[in-house]
Amino acid sequence: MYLLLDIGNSRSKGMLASRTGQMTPVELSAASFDRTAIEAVYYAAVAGQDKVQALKKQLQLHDKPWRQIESEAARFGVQNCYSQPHLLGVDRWLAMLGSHWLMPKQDLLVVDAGTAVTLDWLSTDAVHQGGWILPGLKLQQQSVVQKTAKVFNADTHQARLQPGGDTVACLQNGCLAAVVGAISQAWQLQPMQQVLLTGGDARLLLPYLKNYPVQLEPNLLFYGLSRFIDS
Ligand SMILES: Nc1ncnc2c1ncn2[C@@H]1O[C@H](COP(=O)(O)OP(=O)(O)O)[C@@H](O)[C@H]1O
Ligand SMILES: CC(C)(COP(=O)(O)O)[C@@H](O)C(=O)NCCC(=O)O
Ligand SMILES: [K+]
Repeated sequence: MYLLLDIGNSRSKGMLASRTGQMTPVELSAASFDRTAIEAVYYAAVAGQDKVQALKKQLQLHDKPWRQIESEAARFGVQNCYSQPHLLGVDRWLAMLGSHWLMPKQDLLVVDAGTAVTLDWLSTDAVHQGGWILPGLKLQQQSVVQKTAKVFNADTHQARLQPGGDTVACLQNGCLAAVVGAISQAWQLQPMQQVLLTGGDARLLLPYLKNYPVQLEPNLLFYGLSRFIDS
């Protein structure tokens, strides 16, 4: 059994993966799984090393091999278009490696709606065509609230793609429109056969993307990460 870790800017997620490729989500605490069954930990971190160290301590897996996955120029037939490949966020890289594993013969628009929203175009021959980074839904709302005197938000999310009638609705609807609008703009610029949607806000965005061939893939990053097991 292997432990896969996605250490993001908002939260860390864990998955247990068997040699046969079976995956089970796991809570990240030392008590939530059988530590003796873990052969190795494969992890990807866009967050700082402090978060990685804290997690290492928390999981009490010091005696196991920890393998950090980083962005590369090419891997498993997928090509990174950055001139400095290691600077591409490893979550974006893994989402592309996962997408390519899932749909190897299609061109894809990979959308990761996390703390930041990222969009990446991947051609049929698995060449990264570049992408976009924009603030995620929560981050957009927080930055408006923080940098203005009179805009406030509510704890509940009721965003809709329509004009708002009060401050909270204007803020939430506006930020939803910005993210949905970016995906729509990406599609207009370069349509692809499939849009693969992942990240913490993926489910929330899905109803607004009915005009596109969208597939929700919450585990895209883990599909990418699991390709490294024993490789
Ligand atoms: N339990 C949660 N904790 C934090 N963010 C959440 C949670 N559930 C949904 N979200 C949403 O998910 C987004 C973060 O997505 P996620 O993929 O977890 O980010 P990251 O990979 O950057 O850590 C936030 O914008 C937030 O709106
Ligand atoms: C853009 C990101 C912050 C997204 O991370 P996330 O919101 O999923 O935590 C991350 O992919 C990152 O730190 N990228 C490095 C810069 C780049 O991709 O060019
Ligand atoms: K993201």
